[in-house]
Amino acid sequence: MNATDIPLEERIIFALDVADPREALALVDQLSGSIRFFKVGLQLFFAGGWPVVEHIVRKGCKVMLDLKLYDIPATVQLAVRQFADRGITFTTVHGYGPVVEAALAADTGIQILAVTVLTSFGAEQVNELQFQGSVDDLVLRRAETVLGLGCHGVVCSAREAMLLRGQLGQDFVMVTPGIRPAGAALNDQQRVATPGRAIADGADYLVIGRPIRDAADPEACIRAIQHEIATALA
Ligand SMILES: O=c1ccn([C@@H]2O[C@H](COP(=O)(O)O)[C@@H](O)[C@H]2O)c(=O)[nH]1
Repeated sequence: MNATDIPLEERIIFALDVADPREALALVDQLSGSIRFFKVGLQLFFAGGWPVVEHIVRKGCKVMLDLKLYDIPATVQLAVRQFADRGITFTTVHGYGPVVEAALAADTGIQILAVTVLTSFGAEQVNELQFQGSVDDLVLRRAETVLGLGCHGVVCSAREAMLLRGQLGQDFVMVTPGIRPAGAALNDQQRVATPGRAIADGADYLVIGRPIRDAADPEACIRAIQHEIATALA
C-alpha cells in the first residue's frame, strides 16, 4: 500500500500491553471504532496467545505480532511459518541479516519488519554494543542491510525517520514506536517524538501504547493524536 493511502484509523498501531487477555479483548472492543490496527507483544502473547490475535482479526482489524524474533536461522524460519494463515499483517524480527533472511524465507505473505535499534536505547547503550558511531549511524546501517535483503520494512524511532527517508527512499514500510504526545511521560523510552513530527518526517505507522492505555479518556487521546496526524499529512 502506498503510504498516502493508509487510512487514518490504521496510522496508530495501538500496543495492547496488558497482562490479562480479557482486558485486551475489552480494549479492542472499546477502541476498534477509531483504531483499526493493534499490536500484540510478548506480554500479551504469552498470556493470551492466538485467541487474542483471532479476536482482533474477527473484528476486521489488522494485527502486528511483535515478538522480535532472534535465533538461529532454521528456528526463525520455522517460527515464522507458525504465523501463516492467521490474518497477521506485520511481524517483527531483530535487524540482523541472517535472522531477516530466515524470516523472509518462511514465505508466509506476512510483512517482515526488522527492528533496527530499540527506541529505549540511547547513545550509551549503543556505545556498549562496541559500535563505533552514533545511534543514527547504526540505525541507518541496519536498515540499509535488511532492506537490501528484501525486508518489507523497519522499526526505528521517529528521530531517524527523516534520515532513513533521505538515504533509503520511500519504498519500504516505516513503523515508529517511542511516540509521545507533547508533555506525556517518557517511561522507558529514550528516542521519542510527537505524532505530528513522526508523520512529517516520513513514518508510515506510529506504535503507541501507554499514552493511550493510561489516558483518563483513551478515545479523546486517540482523537487528539489522529487530529495531529491528519494535520501533519495535510
Ligand atoms: O524499538 C522498539 C520496538 C518496539 N517497541 C514496542 O512498542 C511499544 C511502545 O509502547 P509505549 O507504551 O508507547 O512506550 C511497546 O509494546 C514496545 O514493546 C518499542 O517501544 N520500541
